[in-house]
Amino acid sequence: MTTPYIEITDLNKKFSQHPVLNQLNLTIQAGEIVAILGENGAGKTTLLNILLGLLPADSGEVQLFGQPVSVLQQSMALRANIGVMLQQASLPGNLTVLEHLELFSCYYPNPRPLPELIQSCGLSDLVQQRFSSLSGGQKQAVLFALAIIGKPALLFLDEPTVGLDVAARQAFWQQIRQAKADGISVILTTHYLEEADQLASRILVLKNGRFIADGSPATLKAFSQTRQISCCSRLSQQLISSWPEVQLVVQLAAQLTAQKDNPAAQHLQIHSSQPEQTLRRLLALDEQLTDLTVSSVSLEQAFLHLTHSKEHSA
Ligand SMILES: Nc1ncnc2c1ncn2[C@@H]1O[C@H](COP(=O)(O)OP(=O)(O)OP(=O)(O)O)[C@@H](O)[C@H]1O
Repeated sequence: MTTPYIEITDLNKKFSQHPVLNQLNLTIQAGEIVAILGENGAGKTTLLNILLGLLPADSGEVQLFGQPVSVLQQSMALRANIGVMLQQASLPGNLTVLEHLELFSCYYPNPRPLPELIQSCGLSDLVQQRFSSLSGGQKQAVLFALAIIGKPALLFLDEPTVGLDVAARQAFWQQIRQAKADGISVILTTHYLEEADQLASRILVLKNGRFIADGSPATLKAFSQTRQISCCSRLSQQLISSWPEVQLVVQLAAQLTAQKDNPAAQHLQIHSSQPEQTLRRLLALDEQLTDLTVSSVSLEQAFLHLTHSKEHSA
């Protein structure tokens, strides 16, 4: 069996008696793209800092590439296997992008050739600019290039696209997809559920110091039993909302949904935890019901269900 890239056993971490990580266990294998989700303060950054040896655990074992983190700290060769992009990376603003790249490439035994890195990270027009003069998105692109300059096997990204606009975020996603295609394993924390959905092969949801969900984006969506039912119906929004299994009813704008042969009908989107029960009620009460579709919820809805369910909030 191959050695896991990351193996965490019974990890605990408290801050001032407040438990942040609680008997946490995790194994990550080569080739995985893992997104760690969790509400603000869930402990995502704390976990990354412990994995990188920047913060001591209170108890438990943390191994990277089969070695304790303490060994990793002392071994330049092992450290070269890891690329990191943290939330608060501060680089000297007076150096140019090229100077930063040249400096970082000296730290690694077998760095990426700079022309190729500059091209693939979209930095060609920026190399002579000082780091301080770059936009937020451009700075992130430079930080990403520095994180992969040493050809790491494992890349840690802590909320890498925070504050980026849609276009910059999508450009960044392309970089991560390329890293994946190059065989790099990636651990990223994010608040953007679409990001996790788009990039990750595996999603972990951290809450109360433990992982409350672990699976592919599709599994996570399915884990939340909720389904979205869309239909055109004469039944009132108020009536449907009163059914116990119904969590949400949204009425789409009337002008978009008006039907010639059924003018009293309105287009509804219903979230139900027991879709079969809701369908039975709808069909029994409205014989003229049309345009019926049932679909999975979005990852965002699944995440909200998980993090707000009573079962996990103890
Ligand atoms: N150095 C520290 N000293 C005291 N408490 C800390 C320290 N670092 C983190 N904490 C606390 O630990 C908890 C987890 O923080 P952490 O930054 O790991 O969460 P997070 O999931 O990364 O949050 P966010 O999504 O907001 O970045 C928070 O309650 C935070 O206040």
